[in-house]
Amino acid sequence: MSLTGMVALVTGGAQGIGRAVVHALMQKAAKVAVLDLNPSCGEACKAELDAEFGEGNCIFIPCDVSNGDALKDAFQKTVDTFGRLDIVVNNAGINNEKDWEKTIEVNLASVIRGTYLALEHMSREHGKDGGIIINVSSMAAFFHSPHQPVYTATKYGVTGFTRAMADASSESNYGVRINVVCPAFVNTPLLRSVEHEDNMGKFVKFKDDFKSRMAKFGILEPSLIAKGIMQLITDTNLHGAVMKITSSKGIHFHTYEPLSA
Ligand SMILES: NC(=O)C1=CN([C@@H]2O[C@H](COP(=O)(O)OP(=O)(O)OC[C@H]3O[C@@H](n4cnc5c(N)ncnc54)[C@H](O)[C@@H]3O)[C@@H](O)[C@H]2O)C=CC1
Ligand SMILES: CCCCCC(=O)/C=C/[C@H]1[C@H](O)CC(=O)[C@@H]1CCCCCCC(=O)O
Repeated sequence: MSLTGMVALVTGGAQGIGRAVVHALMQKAAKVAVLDLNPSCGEACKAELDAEFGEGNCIFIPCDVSNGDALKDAFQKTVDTFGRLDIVVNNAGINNEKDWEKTIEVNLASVIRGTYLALEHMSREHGKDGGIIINVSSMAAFFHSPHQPVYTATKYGVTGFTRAMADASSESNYGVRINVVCPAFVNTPLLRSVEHEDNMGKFVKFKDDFKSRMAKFGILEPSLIAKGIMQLITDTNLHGAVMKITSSKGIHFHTYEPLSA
């Protein structure tokens, strides 16, 4: 499926999983706004994408997603630049148990803010044509560990919020499909943060347990997560889906017990 003429916005798109998603979107001919806190990574990312796909197909917007005004402005700049918005991937995330309030701000509050901003620019309730929102959670929303309690809480929150918003979209006829992806360990700089006391604080003492889980469960490549996210974007049957991506089962979906009568 081509995404020609469609416009995507990816938060945390300058490296890691977000960078892989941006590349996959542009391979399908979408135009992409890359939002990221890291200006050097963002500029380098844009230069590489311009070289591969030609200029005019992506923009880099320096943006701290935890700054509500900055995120709102970045969404507006995307629409002002490309004329529309069709796909939003709320991907930016951190792993900091010392500054746990910041972790909640980036991993959860900013995903909520990004979802609401996406609806302002895509939902039929705002006179728009519809679209797709993908929020990035984690397998930490299914398997907790003593190593990252607040990170775990944020990912449980992202999953629950996304499922609830998918129901709200269906019942309100927003015309927006909303899905969540839950990867296991992925080979990115974020994963390497688990070694550092600056990130983990007093929970760094559990790092050996965490590393044993990484050895046991395996480490995925960002390109596989991008493949899963592209499936959530292009398969119009997927709405309210909870996609899990693990070494043992690859790309698969979580099913929940229905509410008993
Ligand atoms: N790496 C892993 O093992 C897993 C990662 N995830 C999730 O995937 C998402 C992406 O993580 P990775 O690619 O691994 O991390 P990463 O650290 O490699 O990339 C994250 C990107 O987000 C940017 N970013 C961080 N804070 C930001 C902010 N406040 N505003 C704007 N941009 C910001 C960073 O500059 C970076 O470019 C996160 O939500 C993470 O929780 C989920 C499961 C596993
Ligand atoms: C801190 C950087 C990113 C953390 C990546 C992540 O999401 C970790 C999740 C682990 C959680 O903290 C405790 C776990 O055991 C989670 C990994 C679970 C993987 C299960 C795979 C099961 C299978 O392969 O069948």
